Amino acid sequence: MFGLARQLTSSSLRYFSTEISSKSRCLPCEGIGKTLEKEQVQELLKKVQGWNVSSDNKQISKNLQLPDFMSAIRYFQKIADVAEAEGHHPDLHLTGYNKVRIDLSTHALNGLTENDFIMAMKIDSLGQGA
Ligand SMILES: C[C@H](O)[C@H](O)[C@H]1CNC2=NC(N)=NC(=O)C2=N1
Repeated sequence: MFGLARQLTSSSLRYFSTEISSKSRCLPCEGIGKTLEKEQVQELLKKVQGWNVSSDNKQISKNLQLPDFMSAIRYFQKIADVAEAEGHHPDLHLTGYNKVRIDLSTHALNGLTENDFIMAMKIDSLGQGA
C-alpha cells in the first residue's frame, strides 16, 4: 500500500487527490517528473476555455482576436506578469496586428503537465480587457 503511494509523484498525487484551479501554484518544472497522458489532458481540457491540444499531446494553444495592436500588447504584458510569478512561460504569438496565439507546454519535460493547465486557467481568468 505505502509502496504505491511512494511511487506516485507529487504532481500525480495532486492530480488525483486535489483539483487544480486558477488559484493553484505551478511546481518547479524539473520536479514534476512525468508528463500527462492523453486521457488526463482530455479531462483537464474541460476545465479551461477555448484551448486545443496538439496532435502529439505535447502542447495546448488558444487563439484570440483583440480589438487592436496595443490591446494585444497590454494583454501580453498581463500574461507575462503571471508567467513570471509562476515561473512557467507560454510562447506568445502576435500576427496581423491583433491576432494572438498562446502556446503552453512544459519545456523541461517536452510535454504537458499540470503547470500548463494552471497557467491556462490563470490566463483564462485574466480576460482580454485593457
Ligand atoms: C529555471 C526556470 O525556472 C525553468 O527553466 C522554467 C522556466 N519557465 C518554464 N516554462 C515552461 N513552459 N516550461 C519549463 O520547463 C520552464 N522552466
